[in-house]
Amino acid sequence: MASVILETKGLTKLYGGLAANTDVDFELPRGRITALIGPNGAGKSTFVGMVTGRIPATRGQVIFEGRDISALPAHARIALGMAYTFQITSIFPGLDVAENVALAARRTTDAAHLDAKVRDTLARVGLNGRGNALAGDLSYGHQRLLEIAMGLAQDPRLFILDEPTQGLAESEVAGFIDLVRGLAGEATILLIEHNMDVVMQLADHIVVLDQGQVLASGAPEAIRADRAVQSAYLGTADA
Ligand SMILES: Nc1ncnc2c1ncn2[C@@H]1O[C@H](COP(=O)(O)OP(=O)(O)OP(=O)(O)O)[C@@H](O)[C@H]1O
Repeated sequence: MASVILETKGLTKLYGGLAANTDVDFELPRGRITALIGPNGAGKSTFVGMVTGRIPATRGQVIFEGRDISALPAHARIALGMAYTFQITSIFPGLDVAENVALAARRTTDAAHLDAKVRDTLARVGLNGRGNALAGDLSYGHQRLLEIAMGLAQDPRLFILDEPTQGLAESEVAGFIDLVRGLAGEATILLIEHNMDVVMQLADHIVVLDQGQVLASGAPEAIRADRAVQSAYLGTADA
């Protein structure tokens, strides 16, 4: 199997005169945890939107598992094994927790195995026993875990987490770090994250975006030591 699961070539998004991403060449190593970092407005969400097919690229290519998927709509990319959670929770608040996971699991699991799949998935994220609760009644932190469960239920090969710790209490962040570590190896993870403690604890590889372009990429120690990264990002109050 190729060691790169996802690649972009010249990926560009122009909003009128504003370049949100310019010629982004990116490679995501398979089976690892890669963090995509950068200051506010650097273009991280736009990049992930183009990778997942939610935002049409102005130009450039997205290659997943060796296949050019640039022209595929978002649902077709999900069917190929991409799952993602957003900055804003996307659960169905009026359904119960188990129903939320079952909706996501239906893509990959037949009816006979659905209940077991839902139970297993909820247990993995620590929501066992909460299946009958209304999703909208869960605490914010638990809603984020439910979102992760919905992604996992799709058995993704690539799991993209956009700001997963935003709004979590510190104690919940520690649990999240354990959870993501447990997923590594099973799925390739692309983590968009502002919390540098989380990035440094989890990432095998870091890509830094700045003003819509790749500023640096490499191992966490190299990124931490990179002067351009320090001035663009790590030295700011954001980090
Ligand atoms: N729909 C849009 N229309 C116009 N400009 C946009 C749109 N979406 C994003 N932008 C602009 O593109 C640039 C990149 O935004 P993006 O949200 O991708 O950055 P980000 O790195 O994800 O930021 P943050 O860390 O704050 O989430 C910003 O200047 C933003 O204002």
